[in-house]
Amino acid sequence: MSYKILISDPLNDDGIQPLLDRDDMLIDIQTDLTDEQLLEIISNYDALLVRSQTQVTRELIEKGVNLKIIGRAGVGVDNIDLDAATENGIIVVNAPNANTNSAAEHTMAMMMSLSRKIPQAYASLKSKRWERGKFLGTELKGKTLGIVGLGRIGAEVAFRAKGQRMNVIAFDPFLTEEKAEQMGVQYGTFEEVIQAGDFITVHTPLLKSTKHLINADAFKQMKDGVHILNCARGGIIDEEALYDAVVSKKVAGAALDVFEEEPATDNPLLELPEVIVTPHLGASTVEAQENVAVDVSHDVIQFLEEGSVQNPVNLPSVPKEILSKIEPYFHLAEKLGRFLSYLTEDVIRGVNISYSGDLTDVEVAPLTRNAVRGLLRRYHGIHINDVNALYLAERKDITVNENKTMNAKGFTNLINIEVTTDSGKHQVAGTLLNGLGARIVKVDHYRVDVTPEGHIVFIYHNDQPGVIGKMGNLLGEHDVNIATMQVDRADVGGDAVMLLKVDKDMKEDTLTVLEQLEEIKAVRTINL
Ligand SMILES: NC(=O)C1=CN([C@@H]2O[C@H](COP(=O)(O)OP(=O)(O)OC[C@H]3O[C@@H](n4cnc5c(N)ncnc54)[C@H](O)[C@@H]3O)[C@@H](O)[C@H]2O)C=CC1
Ligand SMILES: O=C(O)C(=O)COP(=O)(O)O
Repeated sequence: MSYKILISDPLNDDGIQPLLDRDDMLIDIQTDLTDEQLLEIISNYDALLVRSQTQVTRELIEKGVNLKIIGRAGVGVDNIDLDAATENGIIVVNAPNANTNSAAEHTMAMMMSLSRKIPQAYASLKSKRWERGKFLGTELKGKTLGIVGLGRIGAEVAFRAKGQRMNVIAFDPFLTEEKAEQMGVQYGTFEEVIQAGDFITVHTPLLKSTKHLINADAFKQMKDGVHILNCARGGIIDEEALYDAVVSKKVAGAALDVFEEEPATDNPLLELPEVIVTPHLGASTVEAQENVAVDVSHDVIQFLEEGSVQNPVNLPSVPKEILSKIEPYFHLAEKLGRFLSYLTEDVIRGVNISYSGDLTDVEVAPLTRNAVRGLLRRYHGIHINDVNALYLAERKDITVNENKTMNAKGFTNLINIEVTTDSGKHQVAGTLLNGLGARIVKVDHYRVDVTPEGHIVFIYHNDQPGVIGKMGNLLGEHDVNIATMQVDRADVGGDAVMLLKVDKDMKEDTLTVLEQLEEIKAVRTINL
């Protein structure tokens, strides 16, 4: 099996070496494509690797019918339509830790350039003017830096700013007073931070909730002569409001690495001498570029080979040590869901998955996704996967619940999946037997013991003499070889089930003949 990978933004050559080294990965580097050209060729690729330039729109994702993974060689994923990727079962990965230092260092470089007007002085002297009186700066020492967004980069900026003897006050919805104290920063609300800062820097992602977070109202609350920095994402600061605040001298200076529209060569802010700018260079260092490319390359390889990744964006990330505990159950959960999908002929309304025994103290969300994937796979084929399973369930108005119980009914671990349909409930339970692998141990209320694989015929019938022989004869006549057979019943002479493992899928006409037998209530042919 070989994969085609398109790299549509410039990535570091050394960083993508792990991909280039692979004989089974065909790497196509095309960094000058127009949007139309990209739309035309995207269906040829299994993976797409981008930085911030390529706009990975819904249209592009929907045209990428073979896409399995999108790798963002950097942090911000606001150029990728994550909902569209999730709905189409495409995993998105990024490189969250790879450019933190570079972005933090760039922020510090911008802050020092801003405070000492270095870009303006540079431009003046380069044009052969010696204007010492024009560029009076301000010290950072003793000033207050207000940080909005104290994540990876924000925290590194805080650490460096303290090195400049600045007072740091920060707001982040996840920041507690205790955590702030540990980090040696003052904890503040958003308002407190913007009101206290002599310098204010934003380090949030661009989200609906952070769009124009720094707007005209926020500028009004700031100190007169405040300095503003944005090395995070264009759009967090309302550029029109910033323009007005600079012109009115409310803002003494601003340093911008990012813009609402990039490339930003026509941006009115470029006209203002108080505004210093760089063309989105926060991550543009040798080290960061190598690191981001290495990280996404590894995730693309690992995903295409094993189906797992280190840095998922549209799937919760599961720590390695937890993953190694639950991975053996992935297959079981998926097969149980799949088995159940053959028992239910009505519209599924709800799924209840219970985990017991050893599974009570592990993270089970990935197992739930696998179970739902198995359950819905008959309807969505290969287009359902871990990424979109829960989304597709939600779209079908299926409520998915998971719970944990201590009672594993004598097994060391047990997964029980119950589905509710308009006509009633069905359930199936399975376990991993030490050294023996996966087993289905219960179907509805009947006990069984069968490996969850191959062709299974599951028959609901009446418990009466002769049924088993009759069935055996009939299947023999239709050339169906029975590998194993199990029976269980509710009461003597009452409802009963028969579970047959057969060598191949049963033909439609055999099924029809079986269904016509008067002792038989229903037959399900199951292919796992
Ligand atoms: N200029 C450049 O080249 C680069 C820019 N970036 C940008 O920096 C952003 C931040 O990167 P990281 O620190 O690695 O991400 P992160 O996820 O570690 O930190 C973001 C923080 O923002 C906080 N946050 C979210 N909404 C908020 C709000 N309304 N108010 C205050 N805080 C809020 C989050 O709780 C989180 O702690 C990225 O999303 C990216 O857009 C990242 C790297 C390079
Ligand atoms: O990592 C990020 O979020 C960045 O903004 C860096 O963008 P780039 O990869 O340099 O286009």
